[in-house]
Amino acid sequence: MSKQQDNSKDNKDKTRVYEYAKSLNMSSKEIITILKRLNLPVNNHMSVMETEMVNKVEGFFRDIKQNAAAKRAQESGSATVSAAPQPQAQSANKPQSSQPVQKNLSQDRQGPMNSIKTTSETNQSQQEQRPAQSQQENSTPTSSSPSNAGASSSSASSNNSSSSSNNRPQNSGNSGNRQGSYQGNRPQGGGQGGNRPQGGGGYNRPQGQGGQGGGQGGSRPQGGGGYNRPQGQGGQGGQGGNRPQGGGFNRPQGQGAGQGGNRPQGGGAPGGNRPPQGGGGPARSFDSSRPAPTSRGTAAAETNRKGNNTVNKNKSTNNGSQKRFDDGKPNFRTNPNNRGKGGRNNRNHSQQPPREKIDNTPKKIIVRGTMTVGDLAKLLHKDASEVIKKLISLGVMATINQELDMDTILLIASEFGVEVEVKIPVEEDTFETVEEVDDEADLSTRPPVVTIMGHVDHGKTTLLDAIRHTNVTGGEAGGITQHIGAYQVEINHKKITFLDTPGHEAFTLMRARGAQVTDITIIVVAADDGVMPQTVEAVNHAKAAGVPIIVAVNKIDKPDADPDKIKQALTEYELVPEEWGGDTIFVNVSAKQRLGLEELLEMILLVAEVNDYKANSDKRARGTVIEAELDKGKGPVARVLVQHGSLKIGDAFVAGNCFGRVRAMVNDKGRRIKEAGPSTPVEITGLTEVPLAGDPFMVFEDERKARAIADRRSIKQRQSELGANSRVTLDDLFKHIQEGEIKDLNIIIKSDVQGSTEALKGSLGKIEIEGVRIKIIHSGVGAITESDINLAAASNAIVIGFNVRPDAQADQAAQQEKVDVRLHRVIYNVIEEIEQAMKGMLDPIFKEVVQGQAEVRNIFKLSKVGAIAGCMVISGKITRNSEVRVIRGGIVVFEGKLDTVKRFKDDVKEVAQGYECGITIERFSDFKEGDIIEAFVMESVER
Ligand SMILES: Nc1nc2c(ncn2[C@@H]2O[C@H](COP(=O)(O)OP(=O)(O)OP(=O)(O)O)[C@@H](O)[C@H]2O)c(=O)[nH]1
Repeated sequence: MSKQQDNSKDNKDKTRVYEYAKSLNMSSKEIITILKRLNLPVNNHMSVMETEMVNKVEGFFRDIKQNAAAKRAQESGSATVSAAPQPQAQSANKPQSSQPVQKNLSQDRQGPMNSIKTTSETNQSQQEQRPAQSQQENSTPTSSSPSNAGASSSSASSNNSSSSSNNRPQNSGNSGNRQGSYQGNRPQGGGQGGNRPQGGGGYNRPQGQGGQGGGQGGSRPQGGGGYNRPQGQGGQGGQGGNRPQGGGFNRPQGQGAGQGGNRPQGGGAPGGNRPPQGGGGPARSFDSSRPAPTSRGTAAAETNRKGNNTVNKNKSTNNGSQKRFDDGKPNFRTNPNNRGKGGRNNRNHSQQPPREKIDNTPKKIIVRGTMTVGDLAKLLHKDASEVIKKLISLGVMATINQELDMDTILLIASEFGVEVEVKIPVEEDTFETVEEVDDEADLSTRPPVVTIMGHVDHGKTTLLDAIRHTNVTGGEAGGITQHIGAYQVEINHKKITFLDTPGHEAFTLMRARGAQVTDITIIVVAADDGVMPQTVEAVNHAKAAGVPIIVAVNKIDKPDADPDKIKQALTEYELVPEEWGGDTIFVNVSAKQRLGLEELLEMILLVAEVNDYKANSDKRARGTVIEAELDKGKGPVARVLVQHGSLKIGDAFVAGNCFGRVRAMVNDKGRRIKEAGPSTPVEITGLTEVPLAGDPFMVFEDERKARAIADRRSIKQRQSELGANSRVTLDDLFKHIQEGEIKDLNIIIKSDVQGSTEALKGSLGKIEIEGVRIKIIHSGVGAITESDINLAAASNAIVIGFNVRPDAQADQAAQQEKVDVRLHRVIYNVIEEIEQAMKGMLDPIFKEVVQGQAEVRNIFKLSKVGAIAGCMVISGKITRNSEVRVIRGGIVVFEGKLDTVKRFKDDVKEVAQGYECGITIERFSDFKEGDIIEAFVMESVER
């Protein structure tokens, strides 16, 4: 092998299918198909293509090119081609004319292909193999002997041939490899191909084609492939193989055509012997046919046309070749033999079947949105021009970069007979924000979800228990109820779902987490107590959530119960009973004595009917976690309220930042269920972690996807926690107003006395700023509580504390939820601050700027003054009007105002770096040597 070849080998050694395909501007699939045809199957586009494989593919292409070239030559009226057949008979003539061509061809091929040596070797091996084969095939010694003789003669003459056939061999070697592999692929063709190769001699004959023929001959060698085929075509292949040798070897002498000519004869002879058996016949006929138009097997038809003497033989050959065709190898790739040999000849005679492209159109494509013509073409494994043509035929003028809408994509795909699966990606990571719109026809009525709220001890829990145990659950009555965060009761064949955690805290906490679970709220007010602060809170929380309210006036069994007083009191909060002209439903109940419960439930159903709560139960489940905990036995457990779709055992889901697969599902009656529809509370196991109450819940295709989404959600949450606060604050209120994000400024007022609250409400109500409105969503007396903060968080409100402060939990919650809490002692200041915030005129923000540092070197204690620190300014400067902090060992031990700065005994305004000075600090005298006194000022920063 030449250096060049080595190099090329190295280079190609690690070529992967896709890279190779790319280098040829072809698809990996096409290359894989070709490799398969060449009996060189690869796994996929990432498979490495060995040099040999590359060579074979290249050979394959080269053959195609040569065929085309031959065809062109023929079309241009090349006399030699048409004359070729005759020459065969007179081998001597042909050689001359054909030789030059052959040389060229061989040279052309030589580079990338195998060397002559290889070819001859292969030939030899072929020969060696063949004899054996032929022996096997030929039952009679006579028949076998000729072939053997042929073989031996070929080997003997191979030297000659190597010189004269050097040309050929090279050619044949190269093309031989290609075709050989080809033939190897095709069972029958293989056999025939094998025959032809011998016809390599024939190659010479056909002039230009001779080269090819040689190539084919070479192919055979590998024709090992061809040999395999023999099984199918047995006789022919074997015989063909034999002949070639004979012929091929003869040829060398005569060269090219001469050889071809000889072969036929030579082949004929042996073949003649063989023929009797038929195998020889065909083989020869090949040879002879070759000579003519070099038609290898396939060329039979041509041969016939040409009217060779060998017609008969040809016929037999034809049979063989015909068979190949019949074998259903319609295109060139399928019939390499044809191509290589007969194919070329055919072309010469314009009989080559038209080249067909491999149809690798996919059966189905997945479309995830609009795409360009080019992208669609790629997806369809088509040229963009084909797609454009289709578009034009549909009346759409498009360019390759033109975006196609979904309808057009579907249309084009159907034109190509390709099925389309549309997969539009949804914002799966933030699935709680995705609103699914269902067809009205898919919706069915679902039970309303009810929350009970009210003041402490007004009977919320007793009422919930009373309802739960009310004999309204039909068959379920008496069943052991489970605490799963919610339960369902049935009245008049209609179900109602009650959330089991009473109180507006839980309600608002859920809301603050973005969960809108409740459809209806019941405000419980004890008839013997009246409207209390938490009653008002509950009302305000329900109103802020925009949820309908039903008032349950409880404890009416008590002697001092005064339901009318309650009604009266609640009118102040815009809850006016129907009988008084309002639209709020009031129901008198006694939770303890279970009075009025049915009426209460009926009223709930009435409100539900008016609001027509519906859901689609026939889709994947979505809902909200109402409670979750780590159970010792079951692991993480979540109580979930299914709000849309149906949750089934085995469903993979995401809950907040957790994921899992529903392992078991239990309903509120403690029964294991397999499916839960809308408004159904269930307890599920199968989670990997414990989610939070209020976390959104949704089912996904598989656990892997659920895990990926849960992971991304937790990353996103961490990032958003680190990121900017999205809650409104007075500092950025104006920005929100300007950006049109805020139209209502929600405010919660807490003050020391009711009078102050009212005064504040009145004053704030008078602020009129264009584009924004003040809305007091809640006000009350007492400390700012966690509940206030939750409400503010859920309603994006600001909390104003007038002469009150937040309690410890509220303080913590405010920091956590980033709720803006403003504490004031003067009403005027509150009004001014709000007004200025709305106008964007709040005082500027201040930022600390360090001026310099001084190190304490000595301490002088004076009875009158206290302590004076003898310092050296080590950086910047110390100015008299700055603020200072004393830092000891990196820890700030004091922060305050600078009192005096002296140089010697004089007060100075400032001392610069490198100078000594005496410093006193207001209300601080505990200096220690080595302390650092840092001077700083607060500078205003523009908002
Ligand atoms: N007489 C009478 N007592 C009632 C009625 N409803 C509740 N109670 C009593 O009122 C007290 C408080 O009832 P709960 O149900 O615990 O009240 P709650 O609103 O859930 O209280 P918290 O959970 O502390 O907010 C209990 O002693 C009940 O027995 C009623 O209809 N009539």
